[in-house]
Amino acid sequence: MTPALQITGLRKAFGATIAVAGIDLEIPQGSFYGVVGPNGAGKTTTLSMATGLLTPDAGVVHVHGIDLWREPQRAKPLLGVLPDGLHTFDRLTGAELISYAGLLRGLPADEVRARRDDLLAALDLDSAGRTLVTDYSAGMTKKVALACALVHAPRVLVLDEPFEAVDPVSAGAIRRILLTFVEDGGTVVMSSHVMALVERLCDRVAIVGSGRVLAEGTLDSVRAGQDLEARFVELVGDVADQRDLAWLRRS
Ligand SMILES: Nc1ncnc2c1ncn2[C@@H]1O[C@H](COP(=O)(O)OP(=O)(O)OP(=O)(O)O)[C@@H](O)[C@H]1O
Repeated sequence: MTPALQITGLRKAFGATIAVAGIDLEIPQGSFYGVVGPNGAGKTTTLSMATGLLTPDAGVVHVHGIDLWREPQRAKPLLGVLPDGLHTFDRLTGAELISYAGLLRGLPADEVRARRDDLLAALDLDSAGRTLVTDYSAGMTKKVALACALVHAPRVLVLDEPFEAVDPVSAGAIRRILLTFVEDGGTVVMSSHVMALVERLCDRVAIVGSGRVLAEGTLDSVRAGQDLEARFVELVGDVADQRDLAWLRRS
């Protein structure tokens, strides 16, 4: 079966900083795929290039077999993207923002209205639907951005830290939405720093460090008999300088 997302030889440098040093990933259809790695490992840069948001220096990305950078108009409708560090149209209300995303994707207006109302209810944003996004909390902004990623019913969801700043009740709702999406044959790729969450949700995982894939495969093969956090630290290395902050102590 054609992979949902195939990333081959992706590279990106920002001046002298090599953010992504050659990443290959094959993400099967129907998988719930976790991308983990330390701060600055290159996760966001990789996901941005894999979704058409950032031009790679080198490499190829295929979405369901379609070359994303050669045929973006065919590939992008298959993607639902929750980018990191959202810059959104925050002078719209949540309801307007979801409608805008749906109309931009070419959905008919009545369908957009119905989906918008479903998404606001499913993500517990009903009462916030008429509030400007600029007045949202961080978690509410994350949820409305997720609604925008879902509104056109994509085949592949690429989510950069979708649970960051989200309360436990909303996190439960998002988990259910994503698990149902995968059960129905969709593919989720998400980055996260919460290893327990990745272990709970993902069937495959990649550990990325210094712009490279350090380990990749099924959750069990990557864990190699340990828990994911221990394996992560083993591969990535602990903080080198365990300096004692003696001045922080009161006694
Ligand atoms: N626009 C940019 N300009 C310059 N350097 C950048 C830019 N974006 C990312 N970098 C650098 O590229 C490297 C990878 O950053 P990236 O944001 O991809 O890491 P990450 O794994 O997503 O980190 P985090 O877990 O902290 O979100 C870092 O060294 C970062 O400083």
